[in-house]
Amino acid sequence: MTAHLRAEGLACSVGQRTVVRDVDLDIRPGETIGIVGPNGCGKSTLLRVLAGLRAPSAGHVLVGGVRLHRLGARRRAREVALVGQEQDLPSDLLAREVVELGLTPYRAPWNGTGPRERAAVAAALAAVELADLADRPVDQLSGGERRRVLLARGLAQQTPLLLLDEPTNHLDVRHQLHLMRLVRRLDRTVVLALHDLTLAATTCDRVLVLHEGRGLPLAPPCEALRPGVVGAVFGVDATPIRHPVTGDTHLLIAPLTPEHTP
Ligand SMILES: Nc1ncnc2c1ncn2[C@@H]1O[C@H](COP(=O)(O)OP(=O)(O)OP(=O)(O)O)[C@@H](O)[C@H]1O
Repeated sequence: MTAHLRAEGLACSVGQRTVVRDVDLDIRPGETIGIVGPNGCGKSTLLRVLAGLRAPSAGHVLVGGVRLHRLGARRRAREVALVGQEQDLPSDLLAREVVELGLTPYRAPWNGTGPRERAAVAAALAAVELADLADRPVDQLSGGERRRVLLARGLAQQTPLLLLDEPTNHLDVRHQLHLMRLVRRLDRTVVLALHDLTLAATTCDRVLVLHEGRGLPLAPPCEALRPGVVGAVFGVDATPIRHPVTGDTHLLIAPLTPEHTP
């Protein structure tokens, strides 16, 4: 259940302003791709365009060879799920009812919930370690728990392409690692916007860096996040360090010059 995602000459605008342009993507089925860049560089806007929720101002998006923006809403929702950064949850719903909303694209109107649907919801909640809170109203959940309910809804949508906007926001360190491991194991193509460069480096197959309104070429983390690029894009010093146990490359971040030291 994975998708080949392509974007050619993609430009994304907010109102009349082009936020990001020249984005070319050729993402293989099953790849995990990170999008990084400073605040306001257009990560969320780009994800909304890749989800088909916002039209590109130039170029197009192909999912499995099909132009995404030409699909109807229901068909599109079977191809791609987006878990956005901040989403208000209806306060009178239980956690499992929110996750059930992920099944909407597959349901006939007014259809009830059968055993298959219930199993899919339970599996999605279990995947984010929330099985115990399935019957809790969402307004009685913590920020991190609500975030995981939304992730479970995205998983339940069972799309070949899954887009996650800052999925580790609000999550404690263990749940951050759990989520990233889960993402790696999914048999799906995943694109996620991340602020944590080490998570991007250790989890993603390739990384797209947004810089000065443009997408740099998609590249493996060690190349996309090399110190010169991180310095130019974020204005910080990044030193790659090999973790003594896992062997993963972490990025040690420091101010670029001593006078920037807080
Ligand atoms: N509704 C809006 N109206 C006007 N401008 C907007 C709107 N939403 C976003 N923008 C602007 O579009 C640009 C891109 O925003 P976007 O949210 O895509 O950035 P981002 O890279 O996801 O940021 P962050 O890292 O802070 O989440 C920013 O300059 C932002 O101020």
